[in-house]
Amino acid sequence: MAAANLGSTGAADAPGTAHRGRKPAPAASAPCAPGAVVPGATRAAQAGPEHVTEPVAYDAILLAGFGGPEGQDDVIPFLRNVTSGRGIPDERLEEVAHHYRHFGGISPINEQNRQLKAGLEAELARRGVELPVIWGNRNWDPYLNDALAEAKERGFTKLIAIATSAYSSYSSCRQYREDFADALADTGTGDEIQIDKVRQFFDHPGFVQPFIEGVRDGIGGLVADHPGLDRTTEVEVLFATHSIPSTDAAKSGPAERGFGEGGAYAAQHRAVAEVVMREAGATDVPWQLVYQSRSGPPSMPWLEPDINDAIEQLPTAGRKAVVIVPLGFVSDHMEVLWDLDNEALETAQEQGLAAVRVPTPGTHPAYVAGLVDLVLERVHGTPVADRPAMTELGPWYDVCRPGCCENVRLGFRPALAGIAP
Ligand SMILES: CC1=C(CCC(=O)O)c2cc3nc(cc4[nH]c(cc5[nH]c(cc1n2)c(C)c5CCC(=O)O)c(CCC(=O)O)c4C)C(CCC(=O)O)=C3C
Ligand SMILES: [Fe+2]
Repeated sequence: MAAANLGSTGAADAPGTAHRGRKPAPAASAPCAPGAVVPGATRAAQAGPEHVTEPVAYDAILLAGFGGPEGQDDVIPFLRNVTSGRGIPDERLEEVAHHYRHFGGISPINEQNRQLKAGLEAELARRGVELPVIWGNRNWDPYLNDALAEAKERGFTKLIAIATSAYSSYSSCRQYREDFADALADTGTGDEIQIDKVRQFFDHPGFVQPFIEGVRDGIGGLVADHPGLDRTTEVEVLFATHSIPSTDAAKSGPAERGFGEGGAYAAQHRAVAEVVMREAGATDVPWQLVYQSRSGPPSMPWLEPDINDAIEQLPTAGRKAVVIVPLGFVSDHMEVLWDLDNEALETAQEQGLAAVRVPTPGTHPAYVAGLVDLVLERVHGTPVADRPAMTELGPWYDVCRPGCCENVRLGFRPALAGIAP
């Protein structure tokens, strides 16, 4: 039995069951984040028992990706999958298709996830954890339905999902949870298979560490290459994330926690950016949070400023160099290759700015180890006080709170791993 060596005793929970107010994990379940709390880590003031679930003897990890096309013929069917019922204008779809076509119709995302899967398997083996990894995507082959068919065939009934998305919002959290519910229904496995999901990991040290290194190296490299460049007045760090509709942003966190403008989504990014600047030893360097890859009709408000507009303002502020940090992305997606490496770097060049784009976590050892830690904290039912979190906002919830990550545009669809509103 796969997880027998993990010493878990927790009873299975029915999918969608609320885990509210459970007693803390038994003392036998050792904290499982060896050295994971890096200097500067903070403990959430608000974290309480509702954040954590009881231990569960999972028998496999479900790596849940976005999915992407892997050839020219895949591009349009993929875009139809992504946008069904979304009201994305045709011109926008053609524009996005062109980004994929430019790269032979191939998104880097599936290869990234194959490598992440291999990295997870190696890290699990290294730690002696016998948990197989199955992989399924929301929007392309292999689909979540395929992964569940595989789970059924291999006799797995308790899955812990890792969605390749770090922050809270409809697109980055609830949409995965809805698609899990759909996939269980589609494959008729809802009665036998339970899917839980690891917490949003925006402030987990494994996710943050690669950005800390990237910002330190990015600023250091620019200063080394441009003698006389004043890092406190002439360099600016732009933390870039996916724009989302303002209505989604407002609903991105639990209803009972007020997060102000941009909701939990923007607050999480701002908090992580602050930690990255501090840990990179760069509190003297100016920075701001910017957005990219907007879609939807122009009449609909999305989070701003757009990264290109922000870059155009930099020379007026006396900047000569820019460090672009893809803070919202776990790996080199098309948004990174096109919207940052192509468009944003070109905008910087037009403005006469020196520019670097720092790496995404990808398969950075700290990130891979961090994802394994996130799984093991669920296997062990690690108490909230022992869960690493680098901002005051986390550690985030094992089970999404009522009203979290709603989508007011698309209406209600059932979702797993959350407490129904
Ligand atoms: C927050 C967020 C993430 C980060 C969380 C995460 O990583 O999951 C993300 C990831 C991704 N988004 C991706 C691709 C697309 N997203 C689209 C559309 C949209 N994304 C949105 C938000 C997000 N998206 C939103 C609010 C829309 C409008 C539709 C709606 O209202 O819900 C469209 C349609 C065309 C367009 O509108 O651009 C495409 C093709 C890919 C694959 C890239 C590759 O192939 O490498 C990835 C990883
Ligand atoms: Fe997207």
